[in-house]
Amino acid sequence: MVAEVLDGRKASATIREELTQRVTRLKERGITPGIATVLVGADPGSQLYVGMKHKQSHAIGMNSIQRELPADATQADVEQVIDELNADPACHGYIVQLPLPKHLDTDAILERIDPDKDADGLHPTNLGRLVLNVNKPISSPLPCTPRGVIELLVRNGYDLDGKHVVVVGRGVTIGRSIGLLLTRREYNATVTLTHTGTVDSAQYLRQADVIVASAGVKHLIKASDVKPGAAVLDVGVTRETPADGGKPKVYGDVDPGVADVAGWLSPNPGGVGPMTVALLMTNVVEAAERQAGM
Ligand SMILES: Nc1nc(=O)c2c([nH]1)NC[C@@H]1CN(c3ccc(C(=O)N[C@@H](CCC(=O)O)C(=O)O)cc3)C=[N+]21
Repeated sequence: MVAEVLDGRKASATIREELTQRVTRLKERGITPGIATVLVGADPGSQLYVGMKHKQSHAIGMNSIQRELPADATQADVEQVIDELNADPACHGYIVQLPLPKHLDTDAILERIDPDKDADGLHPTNLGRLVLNVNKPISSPLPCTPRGVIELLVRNGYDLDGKHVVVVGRGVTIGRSIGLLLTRREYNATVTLTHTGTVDSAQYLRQADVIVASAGVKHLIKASDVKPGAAVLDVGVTRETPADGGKPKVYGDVDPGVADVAGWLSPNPGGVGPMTVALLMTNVVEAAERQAGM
């Protein structure tokens, strides 16, 4: 079997077209949705990601605000920027690029974000709403990488109803939160979460209809772990600079051999990454729509 490609570049381009129309409707009401990013320090990977977010936001007609602080910024410096963005009517949603330098209290900074402007959907209030509201539609931001994974499947015609999804990794950005979305009635999947404490992970993986590989370990998932025909979403990113000092290369959590066994496979790069950026912009457009009473 050769897996069908879950093309995140293509699906995210469709989402951007849809967002462009929603931005146009907001502009007709005098509102230009604005996204902001807060970057502390000068990590090249983070700079690349933040740059993509601004470029794509401009391409769909949004405004963007770029706040940069030096690596030795204090807690008070960062909190002041948060307070400014919370008060700025031109900013409808924003993210603090993670990870932050170690001397900063990340949780305190993230909790200070106005939940209505939380473009990542990871504020404790928004995660709490996701936990509590199983049957009601949710009118607050949802976690963007989990949403990106689900949109990538759904937009390729994959029906999650009744499927067994095995999520690998308990990180906050995806592993811990994606099950909250997948087990809502609208998707109706059954979820197993495996992590570094799981005994014999392979026994769970081999039962999976869908594998969400979000451990951040290069080529962790092998062909022998995958049930023939399963859908495999490669979320983890490991960035390695070659020994000869060349351009850094990106590796996913999924071994290339999985393509011979899986029924669907998201490449990495070119899969979930572009979806994350598209859903981040979706969260900001939706925040602006809510503020406009739309
Ligand atoms: N508060 C916060 N929110 C985030 O959403 C967030 C973050 N912090 N910190 C870092 C991670 C990582 N992340 C990615 C976004 C896009 C791609 C992406 O589009 N990647 C391209 C390739 C780009 C490359 O060359 O690496 C692709 O997969 O095709 C990847 C990774 C968002 N993150």
